[in-house]
Amino acid sequence: MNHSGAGSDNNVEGVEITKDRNGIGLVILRNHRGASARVSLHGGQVLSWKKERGQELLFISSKAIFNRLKPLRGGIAICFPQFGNNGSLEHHGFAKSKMWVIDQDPPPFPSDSNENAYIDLLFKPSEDDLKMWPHRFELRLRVSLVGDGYLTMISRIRNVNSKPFSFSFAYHTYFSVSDISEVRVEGLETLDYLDNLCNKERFTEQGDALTFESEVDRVYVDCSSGVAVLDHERKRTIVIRKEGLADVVVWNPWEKKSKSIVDLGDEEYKQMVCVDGAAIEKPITLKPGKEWTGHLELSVVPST
Ligand SMILES: O=P(O)(O)OC[C@H]1O[C@@H](O)[C@H](O)[C@@H](O)[C@@H]1O
Repeated sequence: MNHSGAGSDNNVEGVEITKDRNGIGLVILRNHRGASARVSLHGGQVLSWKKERGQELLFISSKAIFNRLKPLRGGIAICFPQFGNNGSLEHHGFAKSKMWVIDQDPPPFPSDSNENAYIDLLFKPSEDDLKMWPHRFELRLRVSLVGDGYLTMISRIRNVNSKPFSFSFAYHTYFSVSDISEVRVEGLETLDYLDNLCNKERFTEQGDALTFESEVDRVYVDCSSGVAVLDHERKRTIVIRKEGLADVVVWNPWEKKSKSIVDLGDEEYKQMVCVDGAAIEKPITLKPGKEWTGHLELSVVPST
C-alpha cells in the first residue's frame, strides 16, 4: 500500500495526486477493496467517499459552483477557527477557503497501519490571514481510508504563538441520503441542543430518534456516544464516532431555505443531511506550544 505523497500503484490502490478540472490539487485515496476518497487541496475538503465502487456516501450538489472563496456545496468542509456566524470571521471560518499543501513526510500516528491509504494536508495562516485572526497555528489534517473502507479524519491544531487562543471546529459533513423523509438520526436522544432556528435557545431532545419534516439547524451538546444516520430505503447506516469533538450539528435546509441557496437545487434538500462532529459550545483554548486533536471516524454498515 502506498501512503502519503507516494505515486499511484496503477491506480489500483494507494495515493494518487492529480488536479481537478479547475487545476486545483486533488488527492485520490484507494484501497484494495475498491473503497476510495477524493480530497481537494482547496480547504482540505473531502469531495467523495465510496466504501465500494459506485456507492457514493457524500452529497455534492449538482448546482455546486467552483469558487475559490468557498468550498463546493457538499462533501466534508473544515470549519475553523469559527463555526457559523459565532464571531467576527467569515461564516464557518477561513480555513475552508484557503489552499492547503501536502506534507510529503508526515510524522507517524498511533493509528498507522499497512492497510491504510492516507494523506496529510497542512494549513498555516498567511500574513493576510493573520491580519484577520492574529494567532499563528499549524493545522494538520490526516485523511485515511482504512482497511474496511472507513474514512477517518484526524485534525491536529498546534499553537505556535506566544499567546493562548480559542477556536471552534467542525467537520461539516453532507451525507447523501435516498430521501430525507426516510432518514433517522440516532444517538442524540435525551441530549440538550441549541436551536439555531430559535436564537440558539437550549432545548432537550425528547424523541428516541431525530426525523425530518421541516428545516432543522441544531447543535447537540456533550454527545459522548456514536451517532448513526439510518437510511431505510438504501438499507444502510452510517456510523459517526468522534474524539475531542463534544458536539454534533444536524442541518437540513428543507424546502423554503433551499430555494434561497443558489448552489443547491430546489429539491436537493431531500437527498442530503448534514451531521457534523464539532467543538462549538465550549470553544477549545490552546496555550502556546500545545496541540489539540479532533478525530472523526465514518463507517457504513448494511441495515434494514
Ligand atoms: O452553507 P454552508 O457553509 O454549508 O452551511 C450551511 C449550514 O451549516 C450548518 O452546519 C449550520 O448550522 C447552518 O446554520 C448553516 O446554514
